[in-house]
Amino acid sequence: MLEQINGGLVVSCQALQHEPLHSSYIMAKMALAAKEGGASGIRANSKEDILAIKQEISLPVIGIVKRDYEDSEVFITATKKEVDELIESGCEMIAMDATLRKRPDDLPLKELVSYVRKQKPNVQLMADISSVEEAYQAEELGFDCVGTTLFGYTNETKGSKLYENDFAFLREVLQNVTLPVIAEGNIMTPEMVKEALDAGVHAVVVGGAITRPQQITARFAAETKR
Ligand SMILES: CC(=O)N[C@H](C=O)[C@@H](O)[C@H](O)[C@H](O)COP(=O)(O)O
Repeated sequence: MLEQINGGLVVSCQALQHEPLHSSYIMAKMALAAKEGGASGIRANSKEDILAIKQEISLPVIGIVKRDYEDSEVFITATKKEVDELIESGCEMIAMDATLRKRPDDLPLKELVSYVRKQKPNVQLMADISSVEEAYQAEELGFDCVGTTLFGYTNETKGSKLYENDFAFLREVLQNVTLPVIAEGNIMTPEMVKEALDAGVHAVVVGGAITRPQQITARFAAETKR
């Protein structure tokens, strides 16, 4: 998958249960629209959505399963259960929370990585990180790439946006790891995509700015007088 998305755009097609577009049918159509628009890959949540997307188009998919656990803040592909579902979905790459936070049942990240490698050696692995230290750890554990997905979404980074200070965090990650780096999170415009690619990332993932109409509408509505 990494080869197929090199230098390209991955469109994240996700709508959780509480969102207006929550539906595997709609996510498959979103993915088709993304393909027609020139996306090189898709990022999607849940086995059901990924299966629907795979029926609609043949682009490679980064799969995740978001699920909340009481004993942990980790919610992106947290345990072996989510990995099993993703393997069944046929996605080409599995992304998982690779922060230093405690996982459900204290499962070590290393164990989850070995589990994927054993079950499905040809599926690639993306580490969703929020700090440079986590990027190092991902490299050490043998991930295939790192994504900046969780920068701004942990207690330590809450409120930060990836594009701030001329993509300072992204540039720091790029300087410190040799793994391909994927820019993901709060990329709002085509200009930001170009800037991230010029900085040296392998690919860019854009979600809400393309596939969450409620977010897009809010940005326009914020400029009105009502
Ligand atoms: C933090 C978290 O849960 N991120 C999720 C990860 O898959 C998605 O909700 C995001 O839409 C995705 O990362 C793309 O980011 P943005 O939608 O900002 O372009």
